[in-house]
Formats: sequence, structure tokens, C-alpha cells
Amino acid sequence: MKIVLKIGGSILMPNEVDVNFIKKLATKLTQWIKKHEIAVVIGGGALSREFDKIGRRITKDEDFLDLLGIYASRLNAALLIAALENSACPVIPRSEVEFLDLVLKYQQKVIVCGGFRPGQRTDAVAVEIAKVWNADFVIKGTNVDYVYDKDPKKNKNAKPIKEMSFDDLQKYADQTHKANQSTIMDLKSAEMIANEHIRVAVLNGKNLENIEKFLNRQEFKGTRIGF
Ligand SMILES: Nc1ncnc2c1ncn2[C@@H]1O[C@H](COP(=O)(O)OP(=O)(O)OP(=O)(O)O)[C@@H](O)[C@H]1O
Ligand SMILES: O=c1ccn([C@@H]2O[C@H](COP(=O)(O)O)[C@@H](O)[C@H]2O)c(=O)[nH]1
Repeated sequence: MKIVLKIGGSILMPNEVDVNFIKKLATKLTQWIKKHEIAVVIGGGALSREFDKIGRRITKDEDFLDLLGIYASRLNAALLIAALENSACPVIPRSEVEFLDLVLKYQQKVIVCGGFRPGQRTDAVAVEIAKVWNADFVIKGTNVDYVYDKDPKKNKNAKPIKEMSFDDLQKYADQTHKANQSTIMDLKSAEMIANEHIRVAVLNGKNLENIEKFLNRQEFKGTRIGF
């Protein structure tokens, strides 16, 4: 299968960088790419949120604040590239065009991306890559097990949604973009997923065994969007 694996910054760097997780993910990816083509997108995590706080004391320019998040996500991507050693492409692409170029140059290597451009989140990068690369699925690994009917961190009685249509996802997405919001999907990604019919599995990114079940086409714990 051809997969775009989005790993939330919330997993890689909840408060500080989870080095053990990065190493474990690198080991698994090295095994998984023997059977699948996998590109990875990494979110901004605590680093991005920290720079956002500092940035907001200096400027109100949301594009500039987005840029801080983009650089943070690329730093996180660089950590995974370091852990992947020879299994990674050493260059972090800055756009879909650069990504496709690297796919040709670094076959059988994992290409790891951070952010691409202001006005979106790294989920949108995963969806943009899935579109131009013609991937079978996007896996969004986040810090909750499913998409829920309400934010599960704020509502104890939130109910998990195991399957949803492309259009349903838009109900749970951000309604406007702002740098470093913490929601399950940004609006741009949700619209692109619906328009391009990109199948997405939302699951807990910490649980690598569960991701492996998905790759082996076994029952997995998570939300299926569009399949
Ligand atoms: N309907 C919902 N279902 C699930 N989670 C939701 C929902 N609405 C809001 N959330 C929140 O979204 C959070 C996940 O988004 P967050 O941006 O923190 O992580 P991420 O997308 O994995 O990481 P990153 O933004 O760094 O890529 C959850 O912890 C949860 O509190
Ligand atoms: O293509 C992109 C990706 C990210 N950003 C900005 O970075 C932060 C951190 O990314 P998360 O996906 O939220 O972890 C994001 O909130 C945006 O502000 C971007 O502008 N463009």
C-alpha cells in the first residue's frame, strides 16, 4: 500500500521530545517500508505551541506565526530523519513539487515532511501529499483513539465515531484557521479529503502496534473516514 502517515506533534513532543517513541517509530518504519511505500508528516507539538506564545508577544501577523509552526514541525521532522539513519531521505521537502522530486531521487527511503505553507496545519500537508502522490490512505496518528462527537478532553461523555463519510468530517473540523489551534482536523484538510475522496484512518499515534494492524489490513482501533 501507499500510505501517508501523519504523526501529531502531540505524540512526538507532548511536553518535551519523546526520544524513545522517535526511536521506536524509526525502527517500525524501517520494517514497514519493506512492504509498503510510506511518507511521513510530523506536526509541531509543544515546540510549535511554545514559539507561538513567544511570537504572539511580538506580532499579530498570523502568517508569521504560522511560519514559526512550520519551522517547529520541520525541526521535529529532522529528529525522525536522524533516528531513521539510512532509511530516510535526508532532505525535508517544502512543497508538493519538492516532495515528488525527492520520491524519484530517494526510492525505498522514508520522506519526512513538516509544514509546507502558512494558512493550514500539517494534516493538510498529509492530504496534499496523498493527492499528488496518489496514496491509498492517510493515517492520522493523534493523541486520542478516535474522532469523537465532541472534544473528548473537554467532555467526559464524548462518544467515539468508528466510521464517518467524507462530508461528516467537516462537522468536526476547525471553522477558521488560526496558528496552533488544537482540534481534530483543520478545515482545509477536511474540505480536501471530501473533494478528493481521500480515505483517512484516525487513530492513536502512540500505539504503533495498532498502526501495524492497519497496514496488515487487520481490525484496528480508530475512525474510518470514507471507507
Ligand atoms: N471531535 C473531536 N474528536 C477528537 N478529538 C478532538 C475533537 N475535537 C477536538 N479534539 C481535540 O483534538 C486534539 C488533537 O489535536 P492536536 O492538534 O492536539 O493533536 P494532533 O493533530 O495530533 O497534533 P498536531 O496538531 O501537532 O499535528 C485532541 O487531544 C482533542 O482534545
Ligand atoms: O503547512 C503548514 C503546517 C503547519 N503550519 C503551522 O504550524 C503549526 C503547527 O502545525 P500542527 O499541524 O498544528 O502541529 C500550525 O498550527 C500552523 O500554525 C502551517 O502554517 N502550514
